[in-house]
Amino acid sequence: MTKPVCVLVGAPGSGKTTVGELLAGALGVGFRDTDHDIEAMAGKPIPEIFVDEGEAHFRTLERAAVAAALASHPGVLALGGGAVLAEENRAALVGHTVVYLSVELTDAVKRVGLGAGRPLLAINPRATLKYLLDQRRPLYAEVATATVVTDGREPDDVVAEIVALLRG
Ligand SMILES: Nc1ncnc2c1ncn2[C@@H]1O[C@H](COP(=O)(O)OP(=O)(O)OP(=O)(O)O)[C@@H](O)[C@H]1O
Ligand SMILES: O=C(O)C1=C[C@@H](O)[C@@H](O)[C@H](O)C1
Ligand SMILES: [Mg+2]
Repeated sequence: MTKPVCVLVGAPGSGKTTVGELLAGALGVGFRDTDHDIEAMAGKPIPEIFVDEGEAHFRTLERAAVAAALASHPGVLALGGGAVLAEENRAALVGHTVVYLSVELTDAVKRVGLGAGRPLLAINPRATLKYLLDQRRPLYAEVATATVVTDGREPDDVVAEIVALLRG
């Protein structure tokens, strides 16, 4: 089985996509993001999946995308912010190198703004992010083999810490 060199988890705005692309470049490996895989599978953007079929259907596609990517992607893999909600996904992460990009409310709100492209944050992003962070912190921590704090830091600085972590 081919394992990702690093799986990134964290809340919306933690930088999984931004840091993941830079990290893959620094390591000279490919980058994959389950949010993009789901959009390719569904043939439409995530907000449209939420509108047309609902969140439960999105989560079903997400479980399939996570399982497929963990089994086949050798590079850097970013998971969607809510992937850790499913017990099946948390179990699938056991044995992988999983970096939790942590972010607290102030920076998360600044980064996601009015939540464009993020259907769960379409209404009242600050209150919703607070709820999501409180609900998910323990789940991100449960699956993580390392935690990297991103608050007040530039993506390049976060990437450098992860590269050092991976090189042991
Ligand atoms: N460490 C950082 N410092 C400042 N801005 C950042 C940092 N990381 C990401 N950003 C910015 O925050 C925004 C959100 O980042 P990004 O899309 O990478 O988050 P994400 O974790 O992939 O979110 P989602 O779960 O919604 O996919 C982007 O505009 C990005 O440029
Ligand atoms: O936090 C979440 O539940 C989500 C985060 C995004 O990455 C997408 O997976 C989707 O918008 C749901
Ligand atoms: Mg992303």
